[in-house]
Amino acid sequence: MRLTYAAMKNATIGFIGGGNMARSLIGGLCQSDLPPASLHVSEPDETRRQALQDDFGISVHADNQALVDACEVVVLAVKPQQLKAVITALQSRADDGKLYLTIAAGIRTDSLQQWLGGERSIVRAMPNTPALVQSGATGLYANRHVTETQKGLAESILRAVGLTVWVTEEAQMDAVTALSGSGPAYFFMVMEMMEQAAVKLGLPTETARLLTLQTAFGAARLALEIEEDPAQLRRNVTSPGGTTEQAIQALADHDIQQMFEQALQAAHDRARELADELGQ
Ligand SMILES: NC(=O)C1=CN([C@@H]2O[C@H](COP(=O)(O)OP(=O)(O)OC[C@H]3O[C@@H](n4cnc5c(N)ncnc54)[C@H](O)[C@@H]3O)[C@@H](O)[C@H]2O)C=CC1
Ligand SMILES: O=C(O)[C@@H]1CCC=N1
Repeated sequence: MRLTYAAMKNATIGFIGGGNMARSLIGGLCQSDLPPASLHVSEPDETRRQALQDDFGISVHADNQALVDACEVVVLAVKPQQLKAVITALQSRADDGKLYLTIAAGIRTDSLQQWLGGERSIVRAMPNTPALVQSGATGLYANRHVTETQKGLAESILRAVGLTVWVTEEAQMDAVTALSGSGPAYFFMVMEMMEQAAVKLGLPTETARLLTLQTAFGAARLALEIEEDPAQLRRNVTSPGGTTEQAIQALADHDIQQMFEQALQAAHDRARELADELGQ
């Protein structure tokens, strides 16, 4: 299914919306050697538009239609609340062969198809912000009009900024959103809390931050590279009668498992709500 890198290099890829997520993806694509000339962005905020041009040397547009006319792949990177107005203002023929790649949380492919009019090739992607450092994790879903070649192209774009995983049912994208789309925020929050707790224990802030970040990085790398699962890796740290055991017990006393279940459920439900509210 995967296209060669050369095929991606030949495609013109345009982002509608040049905010945080688009910047992450554009940054990753530029680092992966994609020629800046093949990348476009349309962004109404002049300062942001200029910064994208200065930082990456890509083509910038104030007008979404100019971008759509210029690109084979149109990445929809505006807020979910803005998507309907943006799409319904576009003029594009149903047989133009373009691939629409949406990263908007919660908006379903059938809503997009209705707004675009006619049968369209739509891939729904849920990336995350570590894409900026090419360590993203993206869930992908393709509607039935997407060809194998287009699937390969969408996957190649997102793979330039990290790992990609396809799901076969669109409903699973809400779980992907709750897990890896929003997930970096959960880990950052844990980092903030660990740093603050260590400062209370007497460490200088800089020392606490450095040790926190390297510990998070090391734990993730160990879990990715070693065959043992995270539960076993946790047990490996936890000496009987030692320090970790006390910390783990304190977390369990506050039912941290249930807290995470509730957190992911809330994010999942919000993705569904967004689809119902905004998909009309
Ligand atoms: N931030 C995140 O971690 C993730 C965000 N997403 C999705 O990515 C999308 C973008 O999110 P962010 O980058 O965080 O938002 P953002 O607010 O940083 O970026 C949105 C950009 O769209 C621009 N914009 C507004 N109206 C426009 C229009 N009519 N035409 C063209 N551009 C317009 C805004 O000026 C802004 O620069 C959202 O749909 C969100 O659900 C997906 C995965 C992760
Ligand atoms: O919070 C949000 O709605 C977006 C989607 C996943 C991450 N950020």
